[in-house]
Amino acid sequence: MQGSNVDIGGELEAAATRFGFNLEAAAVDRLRLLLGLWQRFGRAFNLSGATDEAGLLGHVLEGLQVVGLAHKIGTRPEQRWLDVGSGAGFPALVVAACLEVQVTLIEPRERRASFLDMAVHQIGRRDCGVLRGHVEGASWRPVKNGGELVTPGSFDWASARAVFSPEVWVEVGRQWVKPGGVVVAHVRAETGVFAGEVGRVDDARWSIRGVARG
Ligand SMILES: C[S@@+](CC[C@H](N)C(=O)[O-])C[C@H]1O[C@@H](n2cnc3c(N)ncnc32)[C@H](O)[C@@H]1O
Repeated sequence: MQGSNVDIGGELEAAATRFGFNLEAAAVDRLRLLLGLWQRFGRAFNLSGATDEAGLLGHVLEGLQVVGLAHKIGTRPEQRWLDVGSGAGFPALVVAACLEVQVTLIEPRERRASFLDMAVHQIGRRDCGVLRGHVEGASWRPVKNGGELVTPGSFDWASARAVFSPEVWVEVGRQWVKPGGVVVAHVRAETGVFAGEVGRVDDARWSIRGVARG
């Protein structure tokens, strides 16, 4: 980040190690690029409350916790990852920066969706896509009639941070992944185990859970 005294690369690598994986140099470069974009465009695109370095880094570190869970459970490059209500891109852009899975980012708000589209291109992930619309249960409602179709039951992974309550999201997300697919839930560290939980990565405040569709 411009004018930063913080060792961003060191912070990112230390967090990845804490969450059980090694962050590749290319991923560090992409995350640095994204941090610059969030700082530069945060206000103009009405992205999120955090526009300062510490706040943005906190969101990125929570995204790395999600990546840690994906490493723990295991991903393959051809897998498809759905992120609902991506907002500024948490955790979707962090996932796209670190993993080869194909990410579909869903965001109804026009300026946020435009930002996500630009950011996906800037980090060189043209195989990832941004769609404008709402997910309601197992239904997809594009913002404009005739918008692209997204099919329930077709993803390997599904995440949604700060969009639904964790309990609602686990039920909704299960309908969007294939049998054996994983729903990613962000919960407080003290939250009990979900039925079907297949992995977790804990930090002091947040716990990231993977819940499989049976
Ligand atoms: C509180 S923000 C969280 C954004 C991001 N996931 C994060 O953690 O920073 C919620 C976002 O979800 C979007 N959203 C709300 N309801 C939605 C729905 N039913 N389907 C898709 N997106 C939705 C909103 O437009 C908003 O950008």
